[in-house]
Amino acid sequence: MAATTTSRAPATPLRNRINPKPWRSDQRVISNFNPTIPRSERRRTLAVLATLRRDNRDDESHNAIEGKNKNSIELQSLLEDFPYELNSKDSNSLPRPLTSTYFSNSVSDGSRLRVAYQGVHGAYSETAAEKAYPNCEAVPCEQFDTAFEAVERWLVDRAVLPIENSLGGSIHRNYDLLLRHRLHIVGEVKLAIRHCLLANHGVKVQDLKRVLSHPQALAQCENTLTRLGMVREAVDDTAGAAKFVAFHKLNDTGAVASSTAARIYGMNILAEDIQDDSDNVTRFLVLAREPIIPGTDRLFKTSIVFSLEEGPGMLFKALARHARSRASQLDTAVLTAFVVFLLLNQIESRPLQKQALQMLDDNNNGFPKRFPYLFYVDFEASMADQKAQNALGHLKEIATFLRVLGSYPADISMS
Ligand SMILES: O=C(O)C(=O)Cc1ccccc1
Repeated sequence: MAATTTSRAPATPLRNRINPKPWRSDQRVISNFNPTIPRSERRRTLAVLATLRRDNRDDESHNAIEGKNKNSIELQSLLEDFPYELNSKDSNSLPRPLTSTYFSNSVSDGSRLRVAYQGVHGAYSETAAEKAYPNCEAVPCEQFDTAFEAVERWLVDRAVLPIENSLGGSIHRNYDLLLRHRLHIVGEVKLAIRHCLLANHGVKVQDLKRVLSHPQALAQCENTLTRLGMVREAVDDTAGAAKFVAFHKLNDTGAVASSTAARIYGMNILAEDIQDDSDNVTRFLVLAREPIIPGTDRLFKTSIVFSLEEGPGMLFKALARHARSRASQLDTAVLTAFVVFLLLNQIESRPLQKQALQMLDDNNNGFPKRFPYLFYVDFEASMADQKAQNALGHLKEIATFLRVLGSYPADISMS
């Protein structure tokens, strides 16, 4: 999170100070607090949810691999028929049908794909949603977890959420939500972020005492904002900041947001490209209810999360022990190390946080499980690749918990 200076800022979050009604006119925002889903749509959702619950009773949690210890039978059997296991002889062991409709703009009935994003019209996440699915219906959500829930409840078909930024680092909240929810990563989108300093017409830089924006945006513009001596106030999203300043006709407050947000809310651009580094790229994940069939026809990435009982050093020790004791399998042990340590694009370890590391067990029976150390790893390989499957098989032997979050085409547009 950005270090946010709040000396002049009121303690209440921006959200609470906005009268929500004026903003309602342009687009419906999915909110945790005030559901705006029409009754007919809610009825349809309830019907779908009822069917879903029925299906889920027959349907094993398909891409979770976990167990209390590495010898657990449950853990063993789950790995054997998880959705990326392509060698299964028994087609009945495969989970629900996988969809390959990623990056298709419509759903099966031909209607436009509905894609949830966090923020309001003009947020970078909306642009990312439109990059992933041109012509989609982008659906604004107040919070990240609202977007997750919107997909889970069939209100939308996908969610596009930021996960990391080349300057600001990881968006931890979304890592935690990935674990708590059961959505699958079906794609990634990289977006070049170019921040502008916005103000109402007639307002000069010297008039500005404070600036509002998303914490990541404030962090990415740290140098510029420090140089200008501005008090920073964190709000839910960049476009929401612009909207707030415009609606309240503030003359002493600016917003860090995109030029698109400036156009939408009729604001003046006082300065362009104010981020600390011109090479400012945010990576967004595309989430869906079902995984896609991983291919080998293009560059794929696989994202996993795993836990180790005894801490980070355990991974290295276990791999070394494994290589010594099973010389014939040295190649696969080395491969595991290779995949995990060398091919990985991103490793994220989450601190011990009771709340963050708790989630319901796979049967959703209400008992939270805790994991002492969690690692999120992305590596450039498809789960259709036998080597990746072998590597994860070995990782499973030393992990107390392992889940494949998704195997999906890499966005190579920014490489
Ligand atoms: O606030 C937004 O517009 C977002 O979509 C989140 C964000 C903030 C800063 C950089 C990239 C994404």
